[in-house]
Amino acid sequence: MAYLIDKKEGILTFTINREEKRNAVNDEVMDGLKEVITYVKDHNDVRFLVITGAGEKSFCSGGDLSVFHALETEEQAFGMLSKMAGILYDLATLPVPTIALINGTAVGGGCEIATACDFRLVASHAKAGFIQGTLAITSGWGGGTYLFERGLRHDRALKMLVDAKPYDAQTLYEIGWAMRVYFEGTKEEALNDFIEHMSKIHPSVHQAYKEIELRKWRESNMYERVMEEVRTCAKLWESEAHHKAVNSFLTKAKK
Ligand SMILES: CC[C@H](C(=O)O)C(=O)SCCNC(=O)CCNC(=O)[C@H](O)C(C)(C)COP(=O)(O)OP(=O)(O)OC[C@H]1O[C@@H](n2cnc3c(N)ncnc32)[C@H](O)[C@@H]1OP(=O)(O)O
Repeated sequence: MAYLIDKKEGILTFTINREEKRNAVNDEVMDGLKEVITYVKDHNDVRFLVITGAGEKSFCSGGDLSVFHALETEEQAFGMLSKMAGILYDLATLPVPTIALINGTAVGGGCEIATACDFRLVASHAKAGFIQGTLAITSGWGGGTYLFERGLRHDRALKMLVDAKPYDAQTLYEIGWAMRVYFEGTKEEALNDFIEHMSKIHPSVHQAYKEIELRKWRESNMYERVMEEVRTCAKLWESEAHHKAVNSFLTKAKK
């Protein structure tokens, strides 16, 4: 299975389970995210939704280039990008706290998934970065829009996007992208420590506080802004520079 779903004591955990591809996102992973988001919407006993990656090396390496490199045109790219952007918008607007438990490298779309979550807990060895720029495209699943929205200082958000390189855990914490860096113990221990106090608060309080932000998003056409980001990425996707960069990665991988 390309993903695992586990539920324990009100904590629903979605694990991207494709270590051989550094937990890259393919259609099966997208469908799994839709499934877990629907479960949260249909059940009122979920306190937290956690997104993480299998293994210790990678949280998520973004879209599966070996699959999505076949998308040639703007229209073909828009189809995939808008599907995942819609899923991440549903994730970002869930009424329960969402936690990206970053067990390893989070790059490209993996960084976008993490940014769409309310909280980011980062392992001290992990790195994260919007590396889409190295492929001559922008973020295309809404991650750039969420980054500017999530309260990072503008200069830090813009530099993280335009640097298009992985930042180490300490830097991620200093710029305000990582809520917490964990050094010892397991990621599960880090998670339990992080949610210990929040777990004692009635879920209706969490929902009410999240609604304050979601109300602002609805009033400021957040979804439309996300889709503008998708359209921009789809346009750049068609460029020769993008296809050349992807082929270069895939050729290197085959050596
Ligand atoms: C809008 C989002 C956008 C989109 O796709 O739509 C994106 O996400 S664009 C960004 C896409 N992602 C990348 O460009 C990241 C590519 N991967 C890497 O840079 C590295 O793999 C890294 C840093 C994640 C991990 O490096 P490490 O040295 O630990 O591993 P390898 O590079 O040797 O990779 C191991 C194995 O996994 C395959 N792999 C890794 N990432 C991907 C990926 N995104 N898609 C497909 N396959 C991936 C890699 O090819 C190796 O396979 P192997 O068969 O063992 O050679």
